[in-house]
Amino acid sequence: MENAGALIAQHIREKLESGRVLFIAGRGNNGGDAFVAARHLAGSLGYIVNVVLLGKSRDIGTKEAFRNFSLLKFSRVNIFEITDSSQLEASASELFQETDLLVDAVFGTGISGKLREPESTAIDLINLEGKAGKTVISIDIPSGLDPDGGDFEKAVHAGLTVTFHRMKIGLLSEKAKEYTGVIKVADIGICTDAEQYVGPGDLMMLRRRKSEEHKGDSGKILVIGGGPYSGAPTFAALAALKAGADLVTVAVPAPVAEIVASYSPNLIVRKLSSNVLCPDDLSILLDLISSHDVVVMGMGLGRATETLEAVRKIIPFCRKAVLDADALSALSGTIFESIAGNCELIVTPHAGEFARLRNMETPESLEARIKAVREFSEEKGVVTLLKGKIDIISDGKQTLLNRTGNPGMTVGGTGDVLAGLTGSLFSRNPAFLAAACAAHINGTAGDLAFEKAGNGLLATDVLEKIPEIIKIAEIG
Ligand SMILES: NC(=O)C1=CN([C@@H]2O[C@H](COP(=O)(O)OP(=O)(O)OC[C@H]3O[C@@H](n4cnc5c(N)ncnc54)[C@H](O)[C@@H]3O)[C@@H](O)[C@H]2O)[C@@H](O)CC1
Ligand SMILES: [K+]
Repeated sequence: MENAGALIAQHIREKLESGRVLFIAGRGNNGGDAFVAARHLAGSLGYIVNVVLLGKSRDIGTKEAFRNFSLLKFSRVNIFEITDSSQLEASASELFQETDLLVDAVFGTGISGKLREPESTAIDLINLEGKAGKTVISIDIPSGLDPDGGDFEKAVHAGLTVTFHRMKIGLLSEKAKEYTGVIKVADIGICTDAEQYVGPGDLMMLRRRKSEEHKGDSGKILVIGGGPYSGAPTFAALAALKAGADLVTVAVPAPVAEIVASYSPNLIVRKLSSNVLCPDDLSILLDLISSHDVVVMGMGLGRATETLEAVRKIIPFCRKAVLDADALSALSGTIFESIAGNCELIVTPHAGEFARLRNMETPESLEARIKAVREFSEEKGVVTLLKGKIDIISDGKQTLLNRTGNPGMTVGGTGDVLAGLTGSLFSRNPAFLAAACAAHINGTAGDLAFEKAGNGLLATDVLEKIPEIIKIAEIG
């Protein structure tokens, strides 16, 4: 934002040697760019800088934009907080008419839905001045245009659009060109890694809790696992809780039910009928599946024939599911076809499981792996999180990489933790975002645990660190 704002100020100086500049800023980061530019410009001789904020400063939507707005109080900038269209027309029309140059920062890539007020009137007022011959500079995209190139109601007619990093699709169409004026692409120093890898910016997209929420609103997760093993489903269940789920039920075969319950009083444990998961369990499970948001299945189930058959029968009843470990062995082409459109699936294989899923060796090189994960996800209609030194997450259209984590995490149980974490985030977020952020959080928690335990770290150490990482992500 600092780089973006500084470059905008530079473009203003090139267009106007001195005079009155009016920034019309929304409450998002597009407005944030304007606050930075206004501060930079106010530091240059010869400019009278006015900023109209569309709304109240307390409603500025991001920390970064708010921080930059607050800095304006220490600059030679006049600020006007205007909350409705009549106020805008009455008190701001003078400001609009007297200015030499207008900067449109109403919104950029964050626009969504029908135009509201006072933003819609702000666009009209900017265009009136533009028609009268004044220079209008749009920040990133003329406000009103759809950055993805879709239909739009109306937009600012700019003389110059300074867009950041790379050309947005929405600036390219013939219709858009009637609004953009000259387009300059400004390099604001975003490295390619920041686009390719999951990072704090992605974590900030995760849904946050609201103060008025009730028990269950933050996710009800059903873990189906265990039989030959009791630790694996427990790791997944505890990770789901640590990542913020409200309720976690663990459905496990009879012999391990009491063991799992003895691990933690935080878990609700449901005992299944046999020694391993089998099709007879479907009657108990169907009720549980319908009363939970996400099913996380596979950890420690074993690969008995009846277990794999039960997994295949369960999947079509799930609205959302994370499939890990032994559940992946049950997947076949026909499963994907039968659930298409009814069930959202995230699969979390490691390289060996991915090879079995595709009936093909998992490539070694990162480029070839990315291609394989993207193609598999697109063809099967799932989100894939391929675990590895660098995790690859794709839904077939978008792909992200994750490089948090360390060699200490090859210890047993960390994959189960990741599956539970993914399920927890998936209950409240889109599948791709949930999987990408889960990979990042799991690896970061592992890195924190590594600082203390080194290669002796345990999956339980990773579990303990998850809340810290989630808390930092929520604070932003
Ligand atoms: N992503 C990045 O790396 C960078 C982003 N930057 C800026 O950030 C912008 C995106 O910021 P945001 O995502 O905060 O979004 P915007 O600032 O584009 O828009 C969000 C604001 O517009 C309001 N809004 C959305 N739709 C509306 C409608 N139909 N009617 C009325 N109000 C509406 C929202 O309530 C919110 O206040 C980019 O265009 C760019 O200018 C820059 O700071 C540079 C770095
Ligand atoms: K804009």
